[in-house]
Amino acid sequence: MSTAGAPGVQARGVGVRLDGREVLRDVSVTAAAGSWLAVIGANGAGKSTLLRAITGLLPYSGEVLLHGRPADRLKPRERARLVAYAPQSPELPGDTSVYDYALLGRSPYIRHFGRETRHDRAVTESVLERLDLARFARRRLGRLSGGERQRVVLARALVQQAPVLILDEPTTALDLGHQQQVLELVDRLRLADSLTVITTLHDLTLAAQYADSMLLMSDGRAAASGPVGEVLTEEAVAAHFGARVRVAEGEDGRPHLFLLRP
Ligand SMILES: Nc1ncnc2c1ncn2[C@@H]1O[C@H](COP(=O)(O)OP(=O)(O)OP(=O)(O)O)[C@@H](O)[C@H]1O
Repeated sequence: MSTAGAPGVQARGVGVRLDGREVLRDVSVTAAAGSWLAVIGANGAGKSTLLRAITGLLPYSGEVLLHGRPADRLKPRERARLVAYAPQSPELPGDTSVYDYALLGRSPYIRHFGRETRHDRAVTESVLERLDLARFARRRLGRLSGGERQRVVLARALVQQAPVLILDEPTTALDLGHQQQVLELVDRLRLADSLTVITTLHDLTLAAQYADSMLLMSDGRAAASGPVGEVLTEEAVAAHFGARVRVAEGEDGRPHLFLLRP
């Protein structure tokens, strides 16, 4: 699938109503193919809802294009080959093994009533290895810690090998080492395969370290979007998170946030 020059994901005027409530209003954003977009915002701002709309899991008004194709007109298999999504806290089948759950990511490539191929198994094993999960391969999901479960959800999404990768808070339950491991792996895959990555991350410094661009959501709307340094300002954090911070440039040239006690 050629991605050169094309936007990976485009949302234009996206709106979502849930239970009669307007949860998203007129949100427009573009993530260039091969780039990393961080969606940030306070609790309840609409980040997860936007991710679910982009993934095609929610009915929306407006337009979402995945590699130029309208997301709501894709057949499920087509969509699954184009976009992989790791939700924030999915319901997991407790009796399924780590390996079998991760292998589900290969479903869009396995023919109906067909079996997985050697390649499907090799991809699955490689992802489990890289996420430090190989030793848990036979363990049931119900017998994992929170952070291990979170890595398994990410594994399933990576096993899907879709060019658009959407991750809702992929690091919340992870210790520092695993946070770094997961984000570095995602970044390596992004660079190697030109993946378009969209994440929500509450740790704004972490988000700033990895993202090329940011979308700041507030009350269901896009409050700001653009290069990380332009969106992540002390004023914006005060206005939209109610937090006092100092934003300083780190050694990597990216903004680092320090919480200031009132
Ligand atoms: N089914 C629903 N019906 C009505 N309102 C909903 C429904 N699901 C979510 N909402 C509301 O939509 C708003 C946006 O929710 P969303 O989960 O997208 O926020 P978020 O920015 O991801 O928040 P968080 O940082 O807490 O995960 C919230 O106010 C939430 O209460």
